Order: sequence, then C-alpha cells, then structure tokens
Amino acid sequence: MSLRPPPSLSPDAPAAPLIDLTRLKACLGPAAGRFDVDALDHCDSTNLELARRPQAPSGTVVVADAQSAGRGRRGRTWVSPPGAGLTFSLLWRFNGPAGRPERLSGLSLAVGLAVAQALESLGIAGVRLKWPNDILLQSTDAPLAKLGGILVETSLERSGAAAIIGIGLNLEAPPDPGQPVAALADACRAAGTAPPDRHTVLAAVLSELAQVLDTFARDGFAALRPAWEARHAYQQQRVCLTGEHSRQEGCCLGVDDSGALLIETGAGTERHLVGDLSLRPAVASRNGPRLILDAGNSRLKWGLRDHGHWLAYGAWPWAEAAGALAALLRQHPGIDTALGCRVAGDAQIAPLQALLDAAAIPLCWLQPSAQAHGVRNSYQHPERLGADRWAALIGAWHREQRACLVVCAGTATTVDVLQAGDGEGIFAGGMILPGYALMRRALGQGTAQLPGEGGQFTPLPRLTEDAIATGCLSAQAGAIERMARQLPAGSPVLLAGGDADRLAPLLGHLPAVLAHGLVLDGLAHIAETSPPARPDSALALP
Ligand SMILES: Nc1ncnc2c1ncn2[C@@H]1O[C@H](COP(=O)(O)OP(=O)(O)O)[C@@H](O)[C@H]1O
Ligand SMILES: CC(C)(COP(=O)(O)O)[C@@H](O)C(=O)NCCC(=O)O
Repeated sequence: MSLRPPPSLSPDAPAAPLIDLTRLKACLGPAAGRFDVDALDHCDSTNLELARRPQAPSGTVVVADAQSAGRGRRGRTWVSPPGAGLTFSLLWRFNGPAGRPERLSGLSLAVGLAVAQALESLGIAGVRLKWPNDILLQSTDAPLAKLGGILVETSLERSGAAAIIGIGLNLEAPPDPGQPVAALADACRAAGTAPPDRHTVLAAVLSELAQVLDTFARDGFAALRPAWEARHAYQQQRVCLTGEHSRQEGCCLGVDDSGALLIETGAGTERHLVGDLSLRPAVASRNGPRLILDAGNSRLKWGLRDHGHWLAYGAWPWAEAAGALAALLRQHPGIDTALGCRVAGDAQIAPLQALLDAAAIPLCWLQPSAQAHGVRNSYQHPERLGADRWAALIGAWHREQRACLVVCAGTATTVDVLQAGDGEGIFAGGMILPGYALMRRALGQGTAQLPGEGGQFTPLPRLTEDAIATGCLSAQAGAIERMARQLPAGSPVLLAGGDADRLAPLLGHLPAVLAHGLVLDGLAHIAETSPPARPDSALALP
C-alpha cells in the first residue's frame, strides 16, 4: 500500500483525517499491497473525487470523513456527517471479457456480499442484502433498517472497464437521519460487544472486496449467487417492485446468474435488471398497528390505529414532520401498513414516503372516487375532490348516518353538504374559502397598514386588530350558516381542523359539534373495512 504524507501540523492546517494510513496498513496485513489509499477529511463525494483521477491505478481508494455531496442511486443524498459514517470509494479495473457490460451487471450485488461477509468476520450478526445495492441490519429489538449503501459507476475502457465502487456505512446513527437507520455501534451495543474501530472496518471490507472481486472477475456473479441469496432480506417473500410508472407484486425467487431479480407473478417469472426500481416487502400481516396520515397544507396529522382504537395521535408542522415520523417509527417498530390522504405537495410527501419505504411499511394514498364506503360523490370530476374532504365525508357518514354539514377549518376552510340518500350518504357539493389564518395573512401582506395578527372576535369592534379578527371569523361563520340552509333544520354541523375551536362558539344557534379527528376517523374506517389481502385496491377503486 502506498501512503500519502499526512498534512503538516501547523495551527492553520486542516484537521487530520480520522483514518490513519499507517494504522490502516497494519489492519490490512497482506492485502495492503492491493490498495493505494488516500484519506481526506472531507470532499464533495468520494466517487466524484475518484472520477477526477482517470489515471489512478486499479485499487485506488479515497476515504473521506465527511462528504458534502454524497450521492445514492437516482442522485439521492447520502447523509454522512463527520465521524458518524465510513464513506469511501474504490477504483477497480476489469480487463478483457470480465469488463463486458453483461458481465458487470451483478457487480453491485457482489460488492454488497463482500461488505456483508466483512462485517460478519467482525462478529456483526444480522447483516442482510436488499437488491440491488442496500445493506440492511436485522437486529432483535429493531425493524430491518438501512446500515449502508453502495453506488457503482462503470465506464468502458480500451482494455475492459473501470468501476468506481462507492460505499457508505453508518458506524454511528446520524443525528437526524430523516429515515430509520441502523448503525454498527448500536448493533454491537445490543450484542454486548465493543464497536469495531473504523480502521478495522475499512480494512475488513477492503480485504473481502479484493477476494470477492477476484472471484467476480474470474467466474462472474454466478459463483457468488448462493452466498448473496443466503443473505437476501426478501428471499422467497412477497415483494412489491415499483418504478416511476410501474408496480409489480409477486414472490421473490432471488436473483439469477447475472444479478437480475426474479419475481414469480403467477403469470410466470419476471426478470428485472438493475435500474430505477425500488423493492420492498408486500406483506401486510395486519397484526401490528396501522399508521393513518392526513397530509394537509399546514401540518401532518397522524394517528396509530390498533384493533379499532387510537393508540396515539397528534399533528406536526411540516418543518418537524420527517424527524418526528422517524422517531415515531423507531418507537413503534411493529407498524405494518399506512393509509393516508394527501393534499400537500411533493416536497412534503417525498421524505415521508422515503421513511416508510425504508421501514418497509406499505403506504396507500386515498383516491377519491364516485362512490365508496357508503358515500356517493356528486362532484363533476369525483377524483378532483380533495382526498381530505373525501375522508372527512366518509368519517362523517360512518359517525352520523344522517344528513350533516362537514366543515374542515384548516389552511383552507371547506364546507361540505352531506345528504342522507337511500341507505347511503350523498356528498351534494361544498365550498372552499381561505381559512382563518390565511385570510389574516392575506390582509396583513396585501395592505400597507393592517396587522397580520392579534385581536379577537368582538360583536362591535373598535380596534383594528379586533375588526380584522371579527371580519375573518365572521366570513367563516357566515359561509357555514349559508351552507347549513341546504340541509334539513337541526342537521348537525361537524367541525374539524386546526381552527375548529375558534369557529364553534360563533355558531351558537346551529347544532355545532367539535369533531377534530374526522379525517383520521374516516381513514381509519376505510382501512378497517377494506379487504385485508390488498389494502390498496379498495382505496383507489371504483
Ligand atoms: N399548533 C398549530 N400549528 C399550526 N397551525 C395551527 C396550530 N393550532 C391551530 N392551528 C391552525 O390550524 C390551521 C391548520 O389546520 P389543519 O387542520 O392542520 O390544516 P391543514 O389540513 O391545512 O394542514 C392553521 O392555519 C392554524 O390557523
Ligand atoms: C381545499 C383543500 C385545499 C383543503 O386543504 P387543507 O386546508 O385541509 O390543507 C384541499 O382539500 C384540496 O386541495 N382540494 C382539492 C380541490 C377540491 O377539493 O375541489
């Protein structure tokens, strides 16, 4: 192994990298001769750093304490704060036929196997592999969670191919990962052993890589396939494979000699090559609690539903939602499915989806339809009705079984007429207006002199703040009163949403009932009355 000199130790010099090359060489032992290691305290991405060194010999390694632009598949970010992770990339050349594209298709699987075997050699049990490039950890007291990832980038060369093999492993759990993660330190603590030092881990992985990549170059992935399948997280399990425009369920038979994933669909065995596909188990045991989500414009409301009861529920502003959901998933490792309604944008939803994917919790979003769960939807385009309104209407019908007015006082206020038909509820129509807070903000932002907050409802306001609070609240109450005229006198007015409490006192002459959990209740009813085998099918149809 050739050593780069350490940076000079002047007061202004950057901190020495956490990897000490002399110590690494000692850990590598005889394998040291196969690698040329460069240790950095930080870089953008170790894969990019290697790509900028096209003349580097095979066996060049760049290891960095921190990456500012670590990447995963499809350009996803790999979180690697200083010290918590071990992130490095290896350049490896495959000469002659071993470098042909069809021979390299199983490379990221071979690398995963090498990492798993290296960790096992250090006494870490429960390492599992997820096709095509994730390293998971199955510990006794936590769900299957991601321990590391692999990003392989290959390029053709005159004499074969060059592969840049990037590997990220969590030594310690990152402070705010945004998704459930596993860390080597936690696994060791749970097993009562001391966590291995980063030099030991890096040396073990590199040594194992040298052996596995030799076998791969000589005999192809076929020679490694049994060992990979023995560690496969979803071998012989029902899985769901999703792409941008596709979704397939079936039994995962494992992989073939080229590393393609094999799924038995009932209509035959489908073969999937590594691409933009995500794999997760399709199994919904229906034994654990269900996560119910109402993804609104201001907040994420959630509840944990178990055998007809709420175990816990709450609401998080979007800025806190991903971190709070990650913590909730850690606290409740048994959650088996999730059902939600969403009107929030993709930027809010993507981190939730990633968290649930990582925890292998299938998530279905409610799709409004023309008729479902005892309610008929008279909207001209039923599918365009807000999913939260649809869930609230279903919750209201399930609760009242009679005509009622359904008010959701959130970012927007919706006032929906639910009539009683022949044994079914009929959503006859409804209105949308800015919610109380949005009205106030609009006045504050759209005028030079009006304050955006403060004041209270006063029958005859004589202060600007009171005049605004009273005007905006009266607009809400007036809309409700007008719509209530569409229903038989005495029909209940159900009030849900973050501003329901403010409105209730203003509707004294109407039979107003606070029903904060109407959307979550509706979703829970839907989840509990959907056919068990296919949780999503009853939600999207008809
Ligand atoms: N703790 C809170 N955080 C944010 N908004 C709150 C809170 N308590 C009450 N509100 C009010 O509730 C509204 C959001 O209600 P919510 O039903 O969660 O809306 P959405 O479904 O649009 O996310 C806000 O506009 C605000 O006026
Ligand atoms: C009207 C809404 C914005 C209310 O959303 P919220 O205030 O609950 O976040 C939402 O239901 C929505 O985007 N609806 C789609 C349009 C419609 O219902 O006609």
